[in-house]
Parts: sequence; structure tokens; C-alpha cells
Amino acid sequence: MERRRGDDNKTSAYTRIIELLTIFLFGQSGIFGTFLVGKKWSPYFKQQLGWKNEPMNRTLSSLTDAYNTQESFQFVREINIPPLHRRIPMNPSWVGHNQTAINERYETCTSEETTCDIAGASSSSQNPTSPFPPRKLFHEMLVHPLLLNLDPEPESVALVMWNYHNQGTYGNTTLRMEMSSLMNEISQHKSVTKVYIIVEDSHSTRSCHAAIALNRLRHNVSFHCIHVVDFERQTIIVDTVILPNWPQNKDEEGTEIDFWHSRLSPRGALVAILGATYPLQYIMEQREIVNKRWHRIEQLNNTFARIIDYDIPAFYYHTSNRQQHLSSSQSKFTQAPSRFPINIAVAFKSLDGVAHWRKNEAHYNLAVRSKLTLHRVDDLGAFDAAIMLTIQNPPSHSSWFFCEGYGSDSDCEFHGYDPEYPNIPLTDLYVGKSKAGEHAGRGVFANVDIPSSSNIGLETTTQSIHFEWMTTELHRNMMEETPEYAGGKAKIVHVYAEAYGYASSPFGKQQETVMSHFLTFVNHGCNGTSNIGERDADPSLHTEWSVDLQYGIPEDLKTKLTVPYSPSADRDVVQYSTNCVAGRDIQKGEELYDNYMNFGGDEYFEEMVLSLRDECSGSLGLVEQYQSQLNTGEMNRKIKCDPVDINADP
Ligand SMILES: C[S@@+](CC[C@H](N)C(=O)[O-])C[C@H]1O[C@@H](n2cnc3c(N)ncnc32)[C@H](O)[C@@H]1O
Repeated sequence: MERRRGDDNKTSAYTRIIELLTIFLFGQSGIFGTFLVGKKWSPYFKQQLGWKNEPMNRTLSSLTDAYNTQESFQFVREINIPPLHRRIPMNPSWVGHNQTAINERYETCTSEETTCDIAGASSSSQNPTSPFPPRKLFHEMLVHPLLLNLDPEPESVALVMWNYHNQGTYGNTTLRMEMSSLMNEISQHKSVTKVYIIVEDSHSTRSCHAAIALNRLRHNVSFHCIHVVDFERQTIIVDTVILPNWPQNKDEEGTEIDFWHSRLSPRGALVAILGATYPLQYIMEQREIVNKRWHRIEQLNNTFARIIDYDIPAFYYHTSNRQQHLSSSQSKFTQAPSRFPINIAVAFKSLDGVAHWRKNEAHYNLAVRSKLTLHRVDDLGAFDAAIMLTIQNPPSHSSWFFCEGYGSDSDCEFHGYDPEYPNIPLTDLYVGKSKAGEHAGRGVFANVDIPSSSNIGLETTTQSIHFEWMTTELHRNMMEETPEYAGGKAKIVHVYAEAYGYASSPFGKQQETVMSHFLTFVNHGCNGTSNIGERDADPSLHTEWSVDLQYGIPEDLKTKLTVPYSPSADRDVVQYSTNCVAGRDIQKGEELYDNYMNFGGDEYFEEMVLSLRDECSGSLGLVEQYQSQLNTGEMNRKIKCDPVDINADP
């Protein structure tokens, strides 16, 4: 039974008057209140003062009861799943308000055979009055991330329901409910005007028509139930393909994925379920499962420009008999498909969609408000901007399985650190006047001997400042179009990002990353003389003088990711941009020089090379130019921007 606040604090009217008087006299101080009225009355005080301990405990316990045992949380932690489940209780109709239903559900879950999966696939989750949120949660997380990120916004969607019967778990009612729920989510997108629901038999066609009739869908979206053969024959092109099941029975060779790729518009994308994910120990044990998942990714790899994967937590109701199952790792594994998170792949035909995937939280909030038709408060039960941020980077298990089995060394450079390489902390370096040239300003020097291949300032790589492409672009536009903005502090940000930052375009559009500490004062080594940089890089291969600009950027200096699927690089992109390593032995007292050749990114490669030629010929570099302007101009009165005495001894 639900406990109400104050139920067990039946204080008399008299004591309450005293308490209220005390609050009035001593303000909102809990310490004073507790001290004055004594232990007996403190719970009432806490409530008066907003220390809502009891309701808080209640929420937590019902959450744990309904969704997860301590043990499931443990699994979630092991595979680094974003804490989506914590947000679910926002919708009260989903959460343990209905204790009777939960208890009934518990009873049905005690037989050995019942999997008690509530992620949308088992028979027990077909009950529409179920207090659990699986289907909606799952479909929101399948539909919205992709549809919100396509550029241009998608008008047409193919919802592929033809392989449902292959899975053997779906009756017609379930199929109809699945379709309805997916249609509802899709129809929330204002840009979508046409949805093809692709089916393969007359039963499914009937379910499809019923789903359309029974749903109160947006009137300006046209839904078509279409047999797969007709879809093929009519050569229909769509902006988005949604595959709520991997087409496993029909397609072990990738022909079906090729087919969907060919039916996408040039900047379209596909979303597909790859399967359940497993904690790392199972990945090691169950190699064939990993291989199967990799085979699916490979099919996407062959045709798509970029693939990103993310997990949706699967919800699982704890039963005592499951506890027994968990006694051996094999039985854990056999239950895994319904209990562990579902891994989803989004495959983009062009890189543009990927750049949008990495929008910031405010952009997503704006997108949710402007691109979706939300009528009721629970139209979106789980998905929101903050959730989107948690799935922007692939989960660590993806990075692990990729790097341990399939990725190349360069794709996996930051997948764990090799303890063989020592780290030279910032405390072993100092800032002084650069020896690079008269106008080179500050530089960074070694205060110890640094062995070749050492990491430099590894402890600081977490502190880089990252400007996603939208921020970079917005800032640049404002600098160009708004003189007042360009003349103010924005200039400092501009210099900071552009003169001290590393530009790169791994996701198709330019982003900037800046070191937030004094390694940012490392100068460029002219003529291929740099002694720090990326691991195993040869700085003399391309110098500012040797590179022939008429042939564009040399392949190995490009900052675009070269493989379509690279979960490790996706996860480590910030570090990837700022990490540095000693390219040779460096003596105590030597200045550190980096290789700036690709610091302008793909977009500003030529400008960067030309400015390096100038600086290496003795001209004032960008920072020096800005600094001299600041020193003489109005800005100098407001902003002091020379933090170190460059002539001082270390
Ligand atoms: C990232 S900052 C390096 C720190 C800079 N020296 C300072 O004092 O702030 C890059 C700027 O340093 C200067 N610079 C870097 N390498 C140089 C070089 N080899 N010769 C001359 N100037 C250089 C240029 O002004 C360039 O814009």
C-alpha cells in the first residue's frame, strides 16, 4: 500500500502549532528546528523544510522493484550503458504505482520457462494494460534519434515489418501493436508525410490496416501498407528505412541490406537492430555471437558512409528462479538476449547526418520542440535531449569488440593505454621564450630527459575544450556578420579556438579542440623538425615546404575517419585531437615542437600550410598578430592575456 507523507507523524494540533511557531521564529533552518524541538518532532520538521526523505525512498524502492535488481544494475555498469532507466519514472503510468499488477506479474514470472522479458518480445509484454513501458520506450529510442538527425529532414519512411514472423515470437495482435506504436512515434515528426509499412503476407496486411484504422495518427501523414513485392516493383525511394528486426533469415549475405541501401535517397539513413549486447566476459566466451554481430556490421560497412551504434537498455523483471539461473555463466548467457541491452545501428549514406548526430543538448532540445508534434506530456516518455547525448558515443563494449577483433591499430589508438609507454607530466615541463624565432612568443621546454614514445601530459587530455561543429560554425558566422560581437571578447574565443585549437572533421564537419593547459604553447617545428606529435608519425614526410598544394591534402594528413565503423575513434575523438607523444628522445632543456601541418583540419589545410610557410620565414604568426593588436588596442584595457613572464627563468 502506498504510504502517504505524514502518515506516521501524527502529531497533535498543539505540537504542530509549537513547531510552526518555531519555524516562524527561526526561519527555515533545519538545524535550529531540530535542536529546539528535539528528536521526536524532527521528521515533521524535515517535511516542513522540504527534506522529502520518505517520498524519495519510496521512488527509489519502487524503481528497483519494478525494473532492476542490484545485479542488473551491476551488468549495466559493466557494459557502460547510459543510465536511461533512471529517467523512465518521469512517466507515472509506467512506474510502480500499480503494485498489484507488479505482484501479478511477479507470479507469472516464477516458472522456469518464462523469460519474463519486458523489452517488447515476450508474450507477457503483450498485455496492453501492463504497467511497464517497454514497447514505447523501445520504439522512441529506435525512431527519434535517427529521424531527428537527418539533413535534410526526412519526408518518407519505410517501416519494414516483413521479417517479424521469421522471429517466431509475434502473433498478429503483437504485430499490430508493434506497428501502431512505431507509426505513432514516426507520425510525431512534422517533416514526415509518407510512411510505407512493408509487409509480406495477407495477415500482416490486415494487421497493418487495423493499426492505421485504430490509431489516431497525424492527418497529414499518409500511411501505406505495401507488400514487399510491390515495394520492389514500384522502385520507391525513401529517406529513412527502419528495420525493427535484423532480417536474419533472409539475408546472411547482405543482399537485403544492399537492397535497402539502394532504396534510400542520397542523404538518407537506415536504423536496424543488431541484437542484444553482452558484458565483456560473455563476449570472450561466446565468440560466435560476436562474429555474428560483426557480420551484420560488415554488411552495413560495405555500402554505407558511416555507422554508429548505441544501446537501449532492456528491462527485465527479477524473479527468484532467475537467481538460480544466474548460478552458471552459461545460463546467464542463454538468458541474455532478453535481459541485456539491445544494440542498434544507424547507417548513414552521407556524412552529413553524422555531423548532426553530434549536436549539443540545446540543439536537441530545440529539435525536439520544433520538429516533433507533441500534444501530451507523455508523448515522449524516455527520449529527450539529455538521453540523446548519452547515446552519441557508441558503448564501450562496441569499442572493445571492434578493437580486440577487427579494427586496425590506427582506429584503436586510444582503446586503452599501453602501460609500456611512460608519461611525462606537466610538472616536468616549463614555459619560456621560444627559440623558434624572434616572433615565436612562448614555447614549452623539457625539464627532464624524455624518452622517445613517452606520452606527454597524459593526465591533462581529459581537460581539453571541445567545440562541436555547430558551435564552431555559429561562432564563425557571428564573427563575420556581427561586428560588435566580433570586436568584443568573442575575439579572444576566436583566437583561442582558431590559433590554439586543432581543427578536424572526423564526422564530416569541422570541430575544434583546444588544450586547456600550457601545452597549448608548444610551437611548430619548421622543416619537419617537430619532436612530439601523433604516435609513430614521421614529421619529415610532409613539411610546409614539401607538400604540393595543387594535389590537395595528402591522405595520411586527412582528419576524416577513413573507415565507416570506428566505435573506438568515435568514443575518443576529443583525446584523439589533443594527445601527444615524444617522437624521439628529447634532452632536458630542449624545446618541444609539434607538427602543425593538419591543425587546420581538412577545411583549412591550405591556409594552415601557407601561414606556416610565413611563420617559418620569420613573419608574425596568428597569435603574435592578435597579441600585438590587443597590446595596442582597446581590448588590452579589459583583458589581460599574457599569463606568463616569457623571459623569466624556469
Ligand atoms: C598554438 S600557438 C603557440 C604558442 C605561442 N607561441 C604563444 O606564445 O602563445 C601558435 C602560434 O605560435 C606562433 N608560432 C608557432 N610556431 C612558430 C614558429 N615555428 N615560428 C614562429 N612562430 C610560431 C604563431 O604565432 C602561432 O600562431
